[in-house]
Amino acid sequence: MERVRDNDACAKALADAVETASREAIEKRGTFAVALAGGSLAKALGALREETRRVEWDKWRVFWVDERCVKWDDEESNFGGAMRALFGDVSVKRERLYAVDETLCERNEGAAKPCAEAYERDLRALTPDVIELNEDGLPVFDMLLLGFGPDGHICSLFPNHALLRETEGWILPIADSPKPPPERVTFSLPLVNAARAKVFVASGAGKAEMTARILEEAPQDGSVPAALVTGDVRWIVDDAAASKMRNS
Ligand SMILES: O=C(O)[C@H](O)[C@@H](O)[C@H](O)[C@H](O)COP(=O)(O)O
Repeated sequence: MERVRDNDACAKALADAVETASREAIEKRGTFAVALAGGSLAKALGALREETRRVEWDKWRVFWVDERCVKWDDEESNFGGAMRALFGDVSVKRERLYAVDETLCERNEGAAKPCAEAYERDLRALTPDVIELNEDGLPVFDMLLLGFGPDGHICSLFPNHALLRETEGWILPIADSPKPPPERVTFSLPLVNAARAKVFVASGAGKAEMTARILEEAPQDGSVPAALVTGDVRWIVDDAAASKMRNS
């Protein structure tokens, strides 16, 4: 766990971690395949502007670990948030930013299923040439940048939800998200865990209780989806978010 002072320092540490991972992935495989959460994580991405000259943006492929089924210019769009925070101003080719198909999202109701199918098709088209498959046949992203909710959800995988047990699809529709809007698409838990590295950012007092629960108790019963992430999992935690940990 990397402990930093505050939200700005979290964003800086995130930018450093992403720049390093991007350089290494491009050296080894010629591409950096990254997938992003929404919410506060998207805002922290803005710090990557400082790295602009060092990053080979044209080698990036960007997906979203979850997306709300809304138009891109909607306040709720995770793609829109990341465009405003970063991608509107750096030179990733637009066709390499894999937003959900907004034409399927004129209305939120009924959009999740066709959106998830189309988004999974986009991802399948890149495998295995651009994004490798692991021995279980799952795409291996170089890095996922994850947030988590105060309830412990990651992506749009919510506590005790049946989707947590889904082992077939890569991109799953959810029509009953407890956090609005109800219809969204999300990476499955196996797809999350297949990624080479996962970075969690925990910033602010609102995340303190859940940060301690995930890192110190790590319940495996599905009540805290963030505790089910395995493999190379890195944490960037600021003082406020660490304040309820026993050893903080
Ligand atoms: O669409 C979403 O709801 C987000 O993508 C979600 O996965 C986010 O990462 C968490 O909800 C945490 O959000 P905050 O950091 O804003 O609390």
